[in-house]
Amino acid sequence: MLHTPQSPVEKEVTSPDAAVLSKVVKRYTSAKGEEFTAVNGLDLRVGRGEVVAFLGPNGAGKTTTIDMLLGLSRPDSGTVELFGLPPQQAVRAGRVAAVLQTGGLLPDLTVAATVRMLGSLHPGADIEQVMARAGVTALRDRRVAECSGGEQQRLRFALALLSDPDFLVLDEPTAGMDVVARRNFWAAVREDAARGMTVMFATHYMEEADQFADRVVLVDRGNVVADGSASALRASLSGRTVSARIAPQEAAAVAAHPQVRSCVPRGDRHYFDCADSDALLRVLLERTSATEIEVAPRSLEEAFMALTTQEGSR
Ligand SMILES: Nc1ncnc2c1ncn2[C@@H]1O[C@H](COP(=O)(O)OP(=O)(O)OP(=O)(O)O)[C@@H](O)[C@H]1O
Repeated sequence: MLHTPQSPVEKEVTSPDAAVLSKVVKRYTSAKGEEFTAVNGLDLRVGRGEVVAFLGPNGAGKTTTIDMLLGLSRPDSGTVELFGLPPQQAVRAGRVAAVLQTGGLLPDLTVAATVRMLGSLHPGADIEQVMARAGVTALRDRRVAECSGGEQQRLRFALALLSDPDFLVLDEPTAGMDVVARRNFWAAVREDAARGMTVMFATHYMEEADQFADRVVLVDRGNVVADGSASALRASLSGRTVSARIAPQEAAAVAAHPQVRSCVPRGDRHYFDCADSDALLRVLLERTSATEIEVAPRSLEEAFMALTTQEGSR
């Protein structure tokens, strides 16, 4: 048999990356026949062993990208590779597993029975070890229907570990969990990441990205708008937020000032993101009737808001 240099096995061995997405485009057609571009030429490389947060507002294209990464849908153009293989092949080989937002659990089974049942599809899987890694051992005799949302997500995490994957993809795994459940969930994931597993998770929460990821990839309108460590991202977006109680017409005039990068109304205040807070303070004091003015270092949340603030609707 001819041995071609581009055979999948050889590529897999030499590929240094867990995932490579190149110029990926995905369009949807609405019921009215209108085309909408959900992912718009996205380029992304995820190295082995990285823990990457895929962060973006609603509708940014996170789930669409993850579906393509898992081989659940195909890009209209561009390419997706996992360990140098087409996604479906990598998934079939058990290299990749996912924790998705919903589905996949039978309410009347116990936690242990669920893991055993799906474990039977993975010869050699260590059921007890998988339950311990996902932190569900204490829940073993509880029916799925009686588990909280956070406990069900940990069970999904256990199921994802059955194939002993090299790459774990999580789509908003902690949506709806309280702070404690979220912390416990991430402690379990981080333990696996420490063993060298590559992890990519989609989230809306900047704080979650900051705490649990080595790298934050910020997406908006189907494209990457920032990429780096949370601290590098914060530094590159350094600046201050000036907030005040101010009339909307005056806020709009201030927002047009060249120093202002964005202006977001929240509650009864307007938040101006700016490079030079002193200049902005002068404008507010001298040219408006703003009151209760505050200056604060910009949080990551605000950096995120500033980068993804939608200018006009799509
Ligand atoms: N099957 C579909 N048909 C038409 N449009 C779709 C379809 N799936 C997603 N979209 C649209 O594509 C865009 C991207 O959706 P996607 O679910 O990937 O975003 P997301 O970043 O995961 O958002 P969220 O954080 O709300 O889950 C959205 O505007 C969405 O309405």
